[in-house]
Amino acid sequence: MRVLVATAVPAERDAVAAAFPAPARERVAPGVVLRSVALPGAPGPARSGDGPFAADLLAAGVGPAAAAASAGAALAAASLGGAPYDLVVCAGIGGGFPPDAPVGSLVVADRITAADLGAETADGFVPVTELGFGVVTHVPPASLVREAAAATGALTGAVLTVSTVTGSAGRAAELRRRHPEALVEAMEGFGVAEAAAAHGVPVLEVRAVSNPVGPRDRAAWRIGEALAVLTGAFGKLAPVLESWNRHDRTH
Ligand SMILES: O=C(O)c1cccc(C(=O)CC[C@H]2O[C@@H](n3cnc4c(=O)[nH]cnc43)[C@H](O)[C@@H]2O)c1
Repeated sequence: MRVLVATAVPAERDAVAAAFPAPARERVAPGVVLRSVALPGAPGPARSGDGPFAADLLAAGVGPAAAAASAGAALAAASLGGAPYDLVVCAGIGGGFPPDAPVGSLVVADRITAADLGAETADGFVPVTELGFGVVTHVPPASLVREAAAATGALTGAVLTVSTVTGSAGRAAELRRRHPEALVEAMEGFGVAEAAAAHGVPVLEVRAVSNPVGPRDRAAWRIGEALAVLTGAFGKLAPVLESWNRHDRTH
């Protein structure tokens, strides 16, 4: 099982790497720097398939555009190198919609939705799909979401991708009105999912909640706590990913 894990920033990538026993090895591909980790007994980076878990970790940049470009470059490099990825995981910290996703909780996305990809109209926000373009939601494999949540104790729900961090109660309420099922907002999931979809690879998104979505209070973000939750989650997630087989477990 070959997995690409895309985070926004190096601190999130390193929190994922800390879940693995051996230090990560660095590799450079055109446009990206990858850190490779593995469970003991896993094949090297040149092998693919449903065998033991091996992952490439990528600090893909902040926001959906940077994340899509970086993830797309990593996916293309792996394919051209003859060792395509079996799964892409977008991981990191995120804002939780109170009270459902409190600070310190973990969320596995059952929907990855671009919440601000559309047009403002006199009647309010209209998603691009209603304008006749593209997609605004990617759906991770249900069996993988179920198994990942069961193993980690995560909540499951929609994770919104935004290009602007919410900074007011009004905006938080508006997002929740449009997406009542949303638990988290973050900034990369939809971009990573678009890249994965372009390569025909399934996607998962995992977020550790560092702050409530609402009025801006950056000093109150519990980044260290959320990064520790992310490390703990990947310790439990890796064996699940190792045993999950995309070819016969798509539901
Ligand atoms: O300053 C640090 O040490 C540090 C360490 C790790 C991560 C960060 C970030 O600022 C990550 C930015 C990343 O986090 C997501 N995020 C977190 N909370 C929210 C939110 O309320 N709304 C939207 N996005 C959020 C997002 O994916 C950013 O890319 C700093």
